[in-house]
Amino acid sequence: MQTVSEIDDLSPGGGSLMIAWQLKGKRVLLVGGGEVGASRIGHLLRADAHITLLSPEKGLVPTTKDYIAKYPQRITYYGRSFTGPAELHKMDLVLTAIDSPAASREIAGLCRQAKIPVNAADIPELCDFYFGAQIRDGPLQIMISSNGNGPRISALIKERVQASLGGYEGLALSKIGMLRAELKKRVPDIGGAVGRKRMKWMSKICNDWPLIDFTLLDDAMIHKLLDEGWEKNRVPTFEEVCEKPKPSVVQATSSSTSGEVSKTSRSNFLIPIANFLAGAVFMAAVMLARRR
Ligand SMILES: C[C@@]1(CC(=O)O)C2=NC(=C\c3[nH]c(c(CCC(=O)O)c3CC(=O)O)Cc3[nH]c(c(CC(=O)O)c3CCC(=O)O)/C=C3\N/C(=C\2)[C@@H](CCC(=O)O)[C@]3(C)CC(=O)O)/[C@H]1CCC(=O)O
Ligand SMILES: NC(=O)c1ccc[n+]([C@@H]2O[C@H](COP(=O)([O-])OP(=O)(O)OC[C@H]3O[C@@H](n4cnc5c(N)ncnc54)[C@H](O)[C@@H]3O)[C@@H](O)[C@H]2O)c1
Repeated sequence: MQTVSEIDDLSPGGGSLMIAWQLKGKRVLLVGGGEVGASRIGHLLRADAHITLLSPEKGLVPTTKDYIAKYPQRITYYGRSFTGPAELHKMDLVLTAIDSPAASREIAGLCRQAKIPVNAADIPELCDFYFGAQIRDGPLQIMISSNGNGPRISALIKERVQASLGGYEGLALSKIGMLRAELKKRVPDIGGAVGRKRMKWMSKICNDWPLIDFTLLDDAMIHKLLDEGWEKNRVPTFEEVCEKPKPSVVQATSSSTSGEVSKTSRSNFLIPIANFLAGAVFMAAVMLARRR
């Protein structure tokens, strides 16, 4: 819960709203199939959107051509330039990725009139929202945004965050999703005392179990966890619900949360230290140079 003084501290604003926009089945108009357009298509396909792409054939990059060929049901392609307001009919979202600021301005202006959210890759002040550097691992989605200040830095910070991950988080999250879905099947109540109890139980198991242990959950273990845990108002240990012994990689990483560091997490752990040391050496060099 936020305190009133924390809320006051946030009042100057200057940020943007960070949300996970659900695009499944929605129609998105993408204008421009060059390098930036191709990257947008990848993002849109991952979000299950239906794409209409407008772009003269001669400017398409190979990745865009591959997407068009591979996903004919998901991408409706017209090999021509944007023609006017009729192109916006029934669109939920519009993205421009073109090398013509005048055309970007025209399209973004029409979108504003039609109240359709728009992103113009070349003109930040016309954007209703920005893209960010993205890490995806199954249901895990991490976005780094500099709010328009330095996109290259966002991409570099993404690499640091990537290096700090273990590679199992996405799988663990999808198993947690299965557990939550099964629990909601047993207790479908929304809100109220039961809803609060369900949230508390889910939070407790997420806090108590090392994240990597969730990767081993299967249907039988999920049912046992709910029978022995939820139904008895407690959180069983991993060993109580799993009859098979833990694979050694999971054992090593699980125990690292209580002090021991595994080989992979040790190398991940060294990256921020190396970055910090490089930063410290750099700052010292800059300060020495400034003194001269
Ligand atoms: C994160 C990423 C996501 C993506 O596009 O998917 C993304 N740009 C990426 C890379 C990148 N873009 C540019 C460079 C060259 C170096 C540099 O300028 O830094 C590099 C570096 C590279 O290619 O490595 C040039 C550039 N970018 C914008 C302009 C227009 C302008 O600023 O005027 C210009 C031309 C500027 C000029 O002409 O000088 C504008 C935007 N770019 C954004 C997102 C939004 C703000 C995000 C944020 O603040 O974090 C925003 C505002 C609008 C938007 O695109 O939604 C992706 C990294 C993906 C990854 O690798 O993970
Ligand atoms: N936001 C970002 O992350 C980012 C990064 C790099 C560059 N940019 C900027 O984004 C723009 C696009 O970059 P790019 O590398 O993809 O360019 P590009 O030249 O590779 O691609 C532009 C595409 O748009 C098409 N096009 C041009 N006018 C059109 C119109 N009126 N209707 C339909 N299609 C049209 C071209 O045929 C081409 O396929 C540039 O202005 C660039 O400076 C943005």
